[in-house]
Amino acid sequence: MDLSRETTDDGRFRRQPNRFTDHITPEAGRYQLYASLACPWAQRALIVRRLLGLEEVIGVTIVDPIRDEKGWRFFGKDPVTGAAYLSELYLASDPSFTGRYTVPCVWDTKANHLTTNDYPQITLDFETILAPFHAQGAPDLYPERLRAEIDELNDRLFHGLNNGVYKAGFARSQEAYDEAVGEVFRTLDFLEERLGGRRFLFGDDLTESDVRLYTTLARFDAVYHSHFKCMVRRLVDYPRLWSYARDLYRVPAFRETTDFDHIKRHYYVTQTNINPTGIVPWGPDVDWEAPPAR
Ligand SMILES: N[C@@H](CCC(=O)N[C@@H](CS)C(=O)NCC(=O)O)C(=O)O
Repeated sequence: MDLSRETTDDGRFRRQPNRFTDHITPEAGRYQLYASLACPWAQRALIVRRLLGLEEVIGVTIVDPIRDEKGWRFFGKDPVTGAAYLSELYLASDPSFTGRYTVPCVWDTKANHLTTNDYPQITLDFETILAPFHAQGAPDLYPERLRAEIDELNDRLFHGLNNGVYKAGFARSQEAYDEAVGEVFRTLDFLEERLGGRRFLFGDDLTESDVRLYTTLARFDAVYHSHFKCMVRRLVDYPRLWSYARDLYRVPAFRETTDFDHIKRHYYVTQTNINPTGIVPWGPDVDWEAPPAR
């Protein structure tokens, strides 16, 4: 995995900008979401699609968790575009694109090009632009009265934790690693405190922030703890966060999009810059089915 263009001179990981940043339009059946079950950014979109009952509105293609030198590939051919690799969609949309071909991304089946790979915006668009198609009784994950606070918390989650684990794992200097890993555990400590006396990050109602936190927590002990060297504490060492993660795991939208086999094989086999042997470790032996503490 070549991250040289995303590594600063002092060894810090700086994520590439998103190439496609258009918004979807409120049309059922027009768009196809491309996602990996291994990827935390993509799982967010899968969770939100399912929570909002958008399965008939937005189609999904899941990629093979093992990427090769040509990037993400499909299981056989993508039924929507006939492509074998995700790169074909990127290059059809922008032949001069030279960055990493990333999931999640959304393909416009009418215009035959990628609309967006802007991962933080994809879920917000599902929540707002696709509101006319939400299932009856679907949660309001991005309520207007809380948007400023949700955005603020999401920013902290991103820098400290969601991307923080990547900054630790992809660091190429001790200093860059120290800075990132410190922030990861300060953020987890802050979240453990915040969950005192509340079920979700904003109280009784599930929001976009919970989706964003969950996908990092689900990967924490299996991957980030060892592979990304975030080993000061495990998720299971945080009583509230661990109970909260299991509480979310009981919801089908979360559980059915959480695939520990895809997660482990993707990170340990594909990221040979960190794990050159490609060996997938056993464990951890933790019980995600255990009832949450109440
Ligand atoms: N689009 C973002 C975030 C999404 C992202 O990093 N997705 C990863 C999987 S978790 C990916 O698709 N990586 C492809 C690659 O590195 O070639 C980015 O460009 O960094």
